[in-house]
Amino acid sequence: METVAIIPAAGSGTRLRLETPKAFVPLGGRTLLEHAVAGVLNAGIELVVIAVPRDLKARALDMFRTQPNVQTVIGGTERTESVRNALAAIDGKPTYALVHDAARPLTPRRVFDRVLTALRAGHRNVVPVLPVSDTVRTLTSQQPEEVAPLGAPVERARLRAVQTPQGFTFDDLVAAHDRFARDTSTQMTDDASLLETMGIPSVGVEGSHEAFKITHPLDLELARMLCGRKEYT
Ligand SMILES: Nc1ccn([C@@H]2O[C@H](COP(=O)(O)OP(=O)(O)OP(=O)(O)O)[C@@H](O)[C@H]2O)c(=O)n1
Ligand SMILES: C[C@](O)(CO)[C@H](O)COP(=O)(O)O
Repeated sequence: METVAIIPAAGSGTRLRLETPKAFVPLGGRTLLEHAVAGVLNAGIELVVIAVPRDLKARALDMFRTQPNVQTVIGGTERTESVRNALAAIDGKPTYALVHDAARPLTPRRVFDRVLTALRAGHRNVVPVLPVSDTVRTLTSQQPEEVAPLGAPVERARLRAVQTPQGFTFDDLVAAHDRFARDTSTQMTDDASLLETMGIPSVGVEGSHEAFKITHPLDLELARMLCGRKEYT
């Protein structure tokens, strides 16, 4: 097998403020998770391992019962733990591994293709990125305040927002998660950052605005509007 994809889908979606865990929220007649799985399979990936909340495992198994190339595991309390649980369930040794958020259900195929092309060209830590369109500043205080003092603007031209799918060699991803499991003092919000702690620098390929992460209620509204357009159905 050349490539396995892991879809962490065990988050609760606190910021979305719905009762249903985010990956199981409907979008155009199917769940975010089903969209994400379809996107991965459409990109030609042979095996997908999804990590879901414990109490939704039976639902996920039923959802993908006719698709033997979709495996289900129980996720963890953090995204990194969900990815680690998925990695532990993989038999054999694929060459590459992609990690893709269930929360990015409308990611177009061309983003998967760019990541896979960079991996096949020998890059070991590949990340889809987009330029940032707002001016960006840091807070000078650690405390969230109603009126918050700000530092100088950060040089925007070189900033990039990071998306998924992120691509790695399978062995590097396993090693990075093994290492992280032994040192939980650091907090990492994505897998590319974990590989960097092992001295494997990331490279960026072009992401897509359509690969936006459904995080807040307005993101879901936007996704539902886009889903009604022909190319998303
Ligand atoms: N313990 C966790 C936390 C997150 N995720 C997954 O990681 C992806 C990105 O996380 P995010 O968008 O932050 O989702 P939530 O953690 O569910 O959102 P929130 O932070 O608002 O609760 C999502 O597909 C989410 O399901 C996961 O598998 N396991
Ligand atoms: C992996 C990610 O989507 C890259 O932007 C992001 O870091 C996930 O962060 P979240 O806080 O778990 O949504």
